[in-house]
Amino acid sequence: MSLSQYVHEVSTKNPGKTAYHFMGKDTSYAEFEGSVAKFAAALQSMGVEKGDHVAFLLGNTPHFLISLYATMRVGATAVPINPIYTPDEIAYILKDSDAKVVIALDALLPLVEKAHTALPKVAAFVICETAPETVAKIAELPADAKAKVRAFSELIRQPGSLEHAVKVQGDDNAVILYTSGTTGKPKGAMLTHDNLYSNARDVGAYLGVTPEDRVVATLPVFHVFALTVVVNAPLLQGATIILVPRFNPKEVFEAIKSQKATVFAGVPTMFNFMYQFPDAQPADFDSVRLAISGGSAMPVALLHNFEEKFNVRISEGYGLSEASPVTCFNPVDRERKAGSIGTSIINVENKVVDELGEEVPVGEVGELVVRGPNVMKGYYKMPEETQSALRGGWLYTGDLARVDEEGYFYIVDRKKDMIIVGGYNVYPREVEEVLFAHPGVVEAAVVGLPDPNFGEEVHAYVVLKDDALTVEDLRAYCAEHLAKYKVPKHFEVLEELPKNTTGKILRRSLKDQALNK
Ligand SMILES: Nc1ncnc2c1ncn2[C@@H]1O[C@H](COP(=O)(O)OP(=O)(O)OP(=O)(O)O)[C@@H](O)[C@H]1O
Repeated sequence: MSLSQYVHEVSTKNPGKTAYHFMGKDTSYAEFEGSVAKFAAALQSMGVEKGDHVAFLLGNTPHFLISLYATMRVGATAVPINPIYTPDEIAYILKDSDAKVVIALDALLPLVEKAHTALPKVAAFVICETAPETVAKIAELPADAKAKVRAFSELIRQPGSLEHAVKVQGDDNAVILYTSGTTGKPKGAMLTHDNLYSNARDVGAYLGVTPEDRVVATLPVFHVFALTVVVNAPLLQGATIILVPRFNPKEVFEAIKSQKATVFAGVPTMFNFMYQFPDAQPADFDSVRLAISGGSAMPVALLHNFEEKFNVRISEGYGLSEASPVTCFNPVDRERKAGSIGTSIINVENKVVDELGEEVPVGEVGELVVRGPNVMKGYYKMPEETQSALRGGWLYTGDLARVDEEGYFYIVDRKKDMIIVGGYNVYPREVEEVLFAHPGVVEAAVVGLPDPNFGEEVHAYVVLKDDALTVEDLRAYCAEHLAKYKVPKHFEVLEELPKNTTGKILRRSLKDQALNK
């Protein structure tokens, strides 16, 4: 059954309940369902059939929710793309994914104008109007481009019955998610309806999401973390999504307060910005019963500081696009362990293995592998990469981890980011944790750079609170807390660290910049 069908059933039971709140307006499940039905019919009228690919260049607006559920309803596969990728990155994914229809924010109209000739396979571009002048701009397009462009608002006004019914199976593809490429060329993970449904259901149950919950969606919805945790899981439970188009601490605090949000999910960088925000008050999180961190490692010092300041409990989880994404979470009804990603969620198995795929003893470091109904079918058009990621029924995550006696997992670091200094392994995360614990450090990232004597050396990039702290102080502080070979040889003070749109710190671009200097 399609994920869209499950949400249709939720809507039938709770038609008057608010599905989402956006820019001061509540939309009920019945209204949402009506828009989905109309847009599904519009997709069919544009020739979208079962198995076709529909690409989205959308942010956190209702257009995304309606487009996603309508695409799934007609048995097509959604390809959400980060709308602020460069034109080249967008063109790569549109081409690679064989998109038949592209749904884009009006800000991307100039790109669409260029793309319509470069992408002959795309039959139609749907433009979502967020600015009043968009309709006029569409009217001014050259005739050949205009012929392919449709306005979202017009399509949604048309009658909402499908031209023909579509039978969607659980193992049909629901989405293709391109990984952000922080570790290489983007790969399109194919996730089925069963993959997405099982993960949204199991995460919702594990975190105890109820229809009473009001979940802040400020994580970008085109990313898998948001897709499952702040979109699909709340909708499956009949909860309310509070759409916050762009992350900004002030707007998020306001949304939490005015909308009485009960669940907040973010990447560690967001928690850090909120913690550092000068006007933040302890009462700002009063309505929140659960704060969720994921996407990258939550520094333990930040976790404690944030919890203390806002009197809220943070539950850290872990996942990756290839697993829909969640595999582990800190439980909400049992002990939460700082620095850990928690235990395996319902129906998902995690284990730590050695190079030969054999499980390692408790406490030993190895690669984290995952098995469960959430694990992808494979990468789109990449059989070799699929074979190397999916081996013997397990998904190899590329992350190094260890597990304790109570089944709590700890991410040590990404396998590819490990630094080898004169034969000794240094995990950047360990050094970053130490830097983060210094009250004068706002952000930190650590990478390995080539060194003629030791093979590699540890380099640290830091953002400091003020000039009171010097690099010499930091070096001395690190020497107190780390073995000599782990102490960064070089420190560089930056205004800010490079991040992707999700907020993950991009160690690779720091490394590339240093290597190209
Ligand atoms: N709680 C966590 N602690 C540490 N790392 C985490 C955590 N949650 C997620 N990650 C990291 O994020 C990765 C998954 O992220 P995602 O699927 O978004 O890929 P990406 O970072 O966007 O792209 P790419 O795989 O190309 O780098 C995990 O493999 C892991 O390295």
